[in-house]
Amino acid sequence: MSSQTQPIRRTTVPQIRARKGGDPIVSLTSYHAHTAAIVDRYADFILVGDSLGMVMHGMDSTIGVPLDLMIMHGRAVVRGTKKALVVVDMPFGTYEESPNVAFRNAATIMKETGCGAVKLEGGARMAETIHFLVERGIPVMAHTGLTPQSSHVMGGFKTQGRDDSTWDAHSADARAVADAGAFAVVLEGMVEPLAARITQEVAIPTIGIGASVHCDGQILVLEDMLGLNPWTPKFVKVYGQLGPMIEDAVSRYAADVKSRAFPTEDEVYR
Ligand SMILES: Nc1nc(=O)c2c([nH]1)NC[C@@H]1CN(c3ccc(C(=O)N[C@@H](CCC(=O)O)C(=O)O)cc3)CN21
Ligand SMILES: CC(C)C(=O)C(=O)O
Ligand SMILES: [Mg+2]
Repeated sequence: MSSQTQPIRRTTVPQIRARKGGDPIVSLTSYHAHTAAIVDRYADFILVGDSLGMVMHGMDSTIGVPLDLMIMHGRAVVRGTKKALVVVDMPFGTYEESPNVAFRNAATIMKETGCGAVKLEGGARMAETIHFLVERGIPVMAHTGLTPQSSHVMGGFKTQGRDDSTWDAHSADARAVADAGAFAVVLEGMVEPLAARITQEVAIPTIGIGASVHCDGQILVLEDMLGLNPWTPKFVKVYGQLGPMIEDAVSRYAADVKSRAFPTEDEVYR
């Protein structure tokens, strides 16, 4: 036996699935190697979300995010991490058309990033595709409730289930993706009793974002909880104030450059 430390194996898809009803699953998004390395020490899985279009690239929705951008950021996060399962969002337009198209694009994401699973939005309408992918070796995390890629149909980023006549349809969507073989389902932006009902009804872990404490796990967009997003929705708890910290550092640097207080003896080559 070598005395070298064995490489730490990443959290697996079956391990996440087995957490149903157990210890809450911890997750955050990450799009960037250095922040992902920090998140990796605490998260069970890391999502390279298509929210990166809005957070990293200033888009006003996720609809314009191209596949190659997901692949670039997916690679960065896989390189920066060793422990967490890395899940990459399939962007709008790369999976809805048919199971074949979805398989081709999901396989490209997995081959080019080294991620362990993909995530796609939609309930019952995506069940056939989820089954097709899982049978062919691609683990799928589903995403129902507020599905941002459908925001033009929904009329914006609207909290779902305020009208309880919609609950049966939302519940049927979550059950359909679970039955199709998804290993977990993100429940986004829905009223608490609906998230609680779905979590009770489905056999796979529910991962909440704006979906109450009753889910089997939670996810937030990293930059939101770090205080880097000026417009955080109600469901975000801000755990750090990186915006003001960055502003302070940048303003002191600018003042030092102007006053020639930087660089000093310490930063110069002789
Ligand atoms: N930075 C970031 N964080 C996210 O959580 C996130 C993204 N980007 N991009 C993709 C989607 C969009 N998301 C959003 C965006 C806005 C609201 C929002 O403004 N919600 C209203 C509630 C409106 C209602 O109740 O109908 C709020 O006041 O919180 C919610 C989810 C969640 N996702
Ligand atoms: C908000 C999470 C669930 C997501 O899909 C994203 O970050 O794109
Ligand atoms: Mg997303």
